[in-house]
Amino acid sequence: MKDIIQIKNLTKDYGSGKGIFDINLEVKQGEVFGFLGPNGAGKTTTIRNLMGFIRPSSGECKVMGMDCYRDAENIQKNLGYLAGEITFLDDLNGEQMLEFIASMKGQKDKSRMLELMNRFELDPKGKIKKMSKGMKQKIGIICAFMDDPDVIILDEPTSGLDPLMQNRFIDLILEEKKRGKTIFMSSHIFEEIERTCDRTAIIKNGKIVDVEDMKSLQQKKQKSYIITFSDEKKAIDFTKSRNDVIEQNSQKVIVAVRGEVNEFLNELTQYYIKDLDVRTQSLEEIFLHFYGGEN
Ligand SMILES: Nc1ncnc2c1ncn2[C@@H]1O[C@H](COP(=O)(O)OP(=O)(O)OP(=O)(O)O)[C@@H](O)[C@H]1O
Repeated sequence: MKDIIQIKNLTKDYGSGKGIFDINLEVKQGEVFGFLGPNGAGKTTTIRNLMGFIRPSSGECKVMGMDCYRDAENIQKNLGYLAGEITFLDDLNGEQMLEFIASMKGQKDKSRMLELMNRFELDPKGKIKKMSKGMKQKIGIICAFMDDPDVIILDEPTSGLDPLMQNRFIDLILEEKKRGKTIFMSSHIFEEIERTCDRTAIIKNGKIVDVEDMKSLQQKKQKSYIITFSDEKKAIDFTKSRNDVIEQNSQKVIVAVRGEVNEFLNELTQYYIKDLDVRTQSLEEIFLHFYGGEN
C-alpha cells in the first residue's frame, strides 16, 4: 500500500522548547492512524502543518504527493478536516453553515450531508451562537465527511459528544475504513483509538515517543486473573507458591500470568475457588506512563 501521508523530519519551533521536533510518520492508504499525547504535546501543531495552515521551520509533509504548505489550497479543498477548535459564523444557523461550507467546496449533491445530519441527530435550525459544544462538534464532523473525501484529518473529533454520539462516530469511522478511506485523528479517548485505529503514534513534548501496531499490541496485552479463595489462609498459601502475584487482599488474589496458562489452571484445581475473573490490560494502562513525568 502506498503512503498517503508522509511526514519527514517535520519541525515547527515556537521557541522555549515549544512546538514539534523532527517528526517522522507515514500513513498508508486505507489506514486509520491514531495520534495520542498529553495536552500541549504537539498534536494540533502537527495537524495544522498537514493542513498547510502553518509553514514548517524545517522538514516537510505531503498528502497524496502534494506538499502540504506549497499546495495548501489543494490540500484544504480535497481533504476532510475537523479542527480542534472550530470557528463558525455565529449568526448563521446550522443549515446555512453547512450550505456555506458545501458551496465553498463546490459540492452539489447534498444527500450525504442529510444522511450525516440524520445519523448524528442534528437539528440544524437554530443559530450557531446558541448551540452547545456538542452540537457544534456534530456540524464540524458533518463538514469533514459530507463531500466523501478520500483522506480525512480530525483533531479530537469526539470532544463534547455524548457517549451515544461517540459510538455513532466510531461506527462512521469503521464504515469509512471499510470503504478504503485514509484517516488521521488525534484524540484523548483511548477507547475510540482502540476500537478504530490500525496504528497509533504517541507524541510527547513535541517528539514521537512510540508508534504501535494495534493488532500486535492486542496480542501483547497482559491478562490478570482475579481469584477469590474460600478463605484468607488459602489465598496466602497460593501467593507464597507463585512469583507472579500482583496483589493479595484477604481472600482475593490478582495474578499476572506470563506465558503458559495451563500450569496456572492446574494449580488452581487444588483449591476451592469461589470466583475467577479475567481482566485484559487496557490501552490506557499501556500508554498512561507516556502522560506523566519526563520521558
Ligand atoms: N502559535 C503558537 N505560538 C507559540 N506557541 C505555540 C503556538 N501554537 C502552539 N504553541 C505551543 O506548542 C505546544 C504544542 O501545542 P499543540 O496545540 O500542538 O498541542 P496539542 O497536543 O494539540 O495539545 P491539546 O491536547 O492540549 O490540544 C504547546 O506548548 C503550545 O503552547
